[in-house]
Amino acid sequence: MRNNYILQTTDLSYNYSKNVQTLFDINLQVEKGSIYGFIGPNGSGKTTTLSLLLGLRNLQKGSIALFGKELKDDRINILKKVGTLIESPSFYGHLTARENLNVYRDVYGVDKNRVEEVLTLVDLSDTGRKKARHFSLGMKQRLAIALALLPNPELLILDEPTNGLDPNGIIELRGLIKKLNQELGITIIISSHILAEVEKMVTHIGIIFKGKMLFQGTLQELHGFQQKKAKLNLHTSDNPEAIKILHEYSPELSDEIFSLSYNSLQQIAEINRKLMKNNIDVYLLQPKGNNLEELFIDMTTNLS
Ligand SMILES: Nc1ncnc2c1ncn2[C@@H]1O[C@H](COP(=O)(O)OP(=O)(O)OP(=O)(O)O)[C@@H](O)[C@H]1O
Repeated sequence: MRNNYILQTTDLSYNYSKNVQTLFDINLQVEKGSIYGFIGPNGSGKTTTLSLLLGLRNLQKGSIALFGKELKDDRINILKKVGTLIESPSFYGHLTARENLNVYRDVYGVDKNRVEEVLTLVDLSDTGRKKARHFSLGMKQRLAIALALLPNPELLILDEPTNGLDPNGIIELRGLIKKLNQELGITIIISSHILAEVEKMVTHIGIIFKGKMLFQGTLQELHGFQQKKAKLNLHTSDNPEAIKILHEYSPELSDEIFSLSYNSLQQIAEINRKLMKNNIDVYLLQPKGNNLEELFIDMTTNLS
């Protein structure tokens, strides 16, 4: 295993029943120090994968290495270094944030100072007597993260932590995740079915669809990939002639407009120049919005 992967799976497959396979040869590679967005629509296999990583489900096929060691060889010690928030957060509604953390203090064998430290980290140190059941969803998520942080983990695995949060809650969570990563060096895996919610906080992305990985790489690589697939819509005074002139861009005609692929802004300018040189008036020259969401739809519709 390469040393810079804090987590690596090899050909991880899983099925809940004989006839239906849920995961197909998942090869996750999570670099130490990264924030890894694990993205896929509902039912694509994110929670199943994360449960396997945490030893909550039995390994059927493939292998999982964490911190350079096979999970099956030293599960208990390995998982001591992993903080998790998977499915609904587990804390006591009738207790305050501090009281909740104190309950877990003994379990993890950490001292009182650590409770104060994590309360400050997640910005819940001023919640006083307020009971957890009266917290907003964002505060509840932060309390759950505080619990996960108590034993000082090197890796934090968060399953859909943005679910149900309002835009402010998402911004707060994003700030917290970046802080934990940048200031404390914690590697973070965060799953989501909404690309736009994690795009601004991650360094790496893995896209899973119907149990198969469609893409894995840095955010930059993904954007490069998007660029390659970027489309430009055009409408001109003479579309058939324009299509001939621009044949090298593989234009496709649909109704009034035609579209073609491009991969740099310079190419847009060049296309415009070519048309002008041939006395063709350009009525519309519109790069199609190309965010992760569209790439994702693109990738998934091609496979469904
Ligand atoms: N306990 C289970 N028994 C049988 N099938 C299951 C079980 N849990 C999940 N599945 C199925 O496995 C597939 C993957 O589910 P999984 O929960 O891993 O996806 P997900 O990407 O986390 O989606 P979601 O965001 O909806 O939780 C789905 O088809 C789901 O119906």
